[in-house]
Amino acid sequence: MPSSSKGHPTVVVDRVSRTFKVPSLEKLKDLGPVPRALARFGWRPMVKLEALKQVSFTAHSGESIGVIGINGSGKSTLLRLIAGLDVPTRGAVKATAQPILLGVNAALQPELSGLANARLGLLAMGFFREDLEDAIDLVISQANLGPAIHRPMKTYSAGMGSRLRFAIAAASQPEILLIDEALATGDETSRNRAEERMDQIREQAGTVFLVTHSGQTVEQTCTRAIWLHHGELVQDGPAKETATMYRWWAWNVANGKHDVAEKILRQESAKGAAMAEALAKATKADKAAKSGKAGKSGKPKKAGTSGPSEKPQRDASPKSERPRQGDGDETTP
Ligand SMILES: Nc1ncnc2c1ncn2[C@@H]1O[C@H](COP(=O)(O)OP(=O)(O)OP(=O)(O)O)[C@@H](O)[C@H]1O
Repeated sequence: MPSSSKGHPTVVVDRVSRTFKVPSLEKLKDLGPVPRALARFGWRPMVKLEALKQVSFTAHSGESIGVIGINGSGKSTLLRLIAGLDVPTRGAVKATAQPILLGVNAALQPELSGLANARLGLLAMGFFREDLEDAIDLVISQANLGPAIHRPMKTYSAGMGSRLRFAIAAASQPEILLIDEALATGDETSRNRAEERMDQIREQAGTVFLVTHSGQTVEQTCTRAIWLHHGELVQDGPAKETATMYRWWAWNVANGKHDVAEKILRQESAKGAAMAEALAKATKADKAAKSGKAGKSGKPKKAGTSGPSEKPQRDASPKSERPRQGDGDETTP
């Protein structure tokens, strides 16, 4: 596991909630005869789905943060909010630089060669033409696709495609790199190369977020981990402890020990809630201190982003506290 050397705050997620309205028949039986009749003709009532509920944390330079949790727990939603591709329903996301989101579905052109896609991808990320050739050399060596770099991307395997996407995103030397499952499809050698590159970015005082289902990947490649469950932050702590607890919880679920799993979840959620409360207090105190200063100069500062109509703000001045780790009992792996 890489060692943690925390620097300045780079991303602040402040009491962020994201609610979607989705068509569903789940509550149809509670509705009257008219909606039930309409449903027979294809109409669907809308229900609220809370993808993220009051999630708060602060990321720092030099950290690689694994975001873990079961399917539908809110991991990708969180990354999209940090990238600025979506806005929170409530709360604020702030970042000191534009995060680069790397997803396995990143839009590249299947008809074009890997090399042409690398060129397009780099230009799309804002590279100037004079820097392009050096960056392309970096992509070629990072992707390590050999002659396949000249073949159309539609002929690539999933792992080859993800190697190229990772190489393109990593070439931009981003201050904040967001990776959504990109390492999952790569083979052992490409995973090692990707992990090396992530370490380099982190060491150059960047922040890396890695969404994955694999607790083991988090232990091996991250300094810190955030565990989401049904949109709630269950735990935020050192990668090894958090990922071990997640794996222990998952093992209990898989082996039908639901009472132990439930106890682990409650125990870890309580720690997560205490941490969120501490962060909220610190943020409030920070805002109060700032507005006090602004008041003296007669220019009050606007508070963080809230509501769906506003864009996430891209500045940060956070504080955070960490929870204690648990004592050993049956909820300890
Ligand atoms: N655009 C959307 N519209 C409606 N619901 C959405 C949308 N995006 C996400 N959701 C819902 O939000 C919840 C969280 O989804 P998200 O993709 O963030 O989960 P995840 O943890 O990344 O899942 P996975 O591990 O399966 O990729 C899910 O219930 C999903 O159905």
